[in-house]
Formats: sequence, C-alpha cells, structure tokens
Amino acid sequence: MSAPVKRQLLELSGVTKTYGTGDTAVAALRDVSFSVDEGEFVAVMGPSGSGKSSLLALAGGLDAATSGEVYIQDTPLGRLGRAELARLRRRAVGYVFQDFNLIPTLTAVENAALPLELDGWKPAKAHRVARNALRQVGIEHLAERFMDQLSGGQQQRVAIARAVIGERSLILADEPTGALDSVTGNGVLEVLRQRADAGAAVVMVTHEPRHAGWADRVVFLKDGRIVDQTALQTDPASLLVTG
Ligand SMILES: Nc1ncnc2c1ncn2[C@@H]1O[C@H](COP(=O)(O)OP(=O)(O)OP(=O)(O)O)[C@@H](O)[C@H]1O
Repeated sequence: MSAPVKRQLLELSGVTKTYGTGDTAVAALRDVSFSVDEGEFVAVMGPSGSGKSSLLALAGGLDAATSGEVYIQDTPLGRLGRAELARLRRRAVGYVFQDFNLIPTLTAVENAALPLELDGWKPAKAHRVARNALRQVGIEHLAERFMDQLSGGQQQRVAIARAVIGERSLILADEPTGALDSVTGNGVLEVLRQRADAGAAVVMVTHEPRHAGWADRVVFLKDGRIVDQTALQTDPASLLVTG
C-alpha cells in the first residue's frame, strides 16, 4: 500500500523580498522556494540578518513579497484582499512573535483566547480551550494574571498558547524559546512537536542546533537564500536535558 499523500500547507514560490528602494534597498530574501507539508516541523537557521524573520513574516501573510507568491493551504496570498487575508491568517495561522505581541490590558487566558473570540467563539468556550492551551505550556495557574505580572518566559508561554489554540494548521514561531530556561524551552518544543504530529505544519526560527533537533528538517538561510536543507532522524527524546 502506498503512503498517504500529505497536503502541502505552506509554499513559497520564487519569493523575493526587498525593503526600501534605490541605493538604500536591502534584499532580505532572494528567489526563495520552499514548502511545508501537514505534519511537518521545519527549523529555519542562519546568521543574523540572513532573512529568517522576513521569511516567517511572509509565510504568515504579515508582509507581502516583492515578487513570487506565497500559498497557505493552496490559496495565493497576493490575490487576497485585506479582509480575506486577515480572515485566513486568523483561522489558519498561529504566530509566535519575537517580542510576543501580547495585549497588556488582557489576562493570560484572555490573550490566549483572543484568536477564537475574534473568530466568533462564545467567550466561555474560548476560555475553556485557552485554559487547556495554558495547561499544555505549564502556566494554567497564571491564567488570571495580566502581562505586567508575568516574567518574560511566562509571557512567551502565553504567546505559544495563543498560537497553537484552535487547531491552527500553520504555526510560525520566531525564536519561541528565547526567554526560557532549557527545561521550560523543551516543554515549548514538545508542544510544537505535538502540534506537528497532530497534523499542523510548524516552522520555527532558532539559533540553537539542539532545538532544531526537534524538527523533521532544517532549512539554512544565508544572505536571503536557502543554502541547504537537511532532513533529521534524531529521536527528540534524546535531546531532553536531564538533571
Ligand atoms: N523593515 C525593514 N526595513 C529595512 N530592512 C529590513 C527590515 N526588516 C529586515 N530588514 C533587513 O533585511 C535583512 C534580513 O533581516 P531579517 O530580520 O529577516 O533577518 P534574520 O535572519 O531574522 O536576523 P536576526 O537573526 O538578527 O533576527 C537584514 O539585512 C535586515 O537589516
């Protein structure tokens, strides 16, 4: 029996991103093509300034390509109007920002539940699901706290909970373990791994080779180009820090 065909959830086709114009133009991505299937966890690595955050921003429809096309679930983002793009992003994409992007006037559970409430879920149901996501990242007991009552690492975990909530099919995470100690960081990586194993496509930017070891594939960027892609066979359990 042949293996089931995996659905491609993200595709970048010949994508170039240039910031600015003329003498001050910066080419952040140059003719990048790459795709991620359902169930696949991809790590993106590369030196500072190589285009990792730009790649993630374009993949999530937060920024537009200068040329080329980005497809989420086979939908070309460049052909969507603003409202359609916002709807697709809200329903399909969970994004963990480097600076978390949490709302200070909301509690942890309200922040995590926000994408579902924006999508029209009843608050009680959205909060129940959000609490479950907070439990997954180990901070359910902090659900009623506001952002200024949480440490950087705790805020980062709220941001992860918000990104994985509601079975989003594409999860994009920019250094999601940056503010965390190694044990908590492993917990977050386990959550991302579980989401991929449950069928999501996960793309994570990281500087840490040990964290990239949780992925199925590592994409290396240099000067805005993909210079290498490596499939990994490591058992993630062997990467857990013990003691
Ligand atoms: N909004 C912007 N305006 C102008 N140039 C930008 C902008 N965003 C990024 N760049 C430039 O594009 C290039 C790629 O930046 P990007 O942030 O994608 O790299 P990165 O690999 O994520 O870097 P880091 O690891 O330091 O976060 C860099 O030269 C950067 O200075």
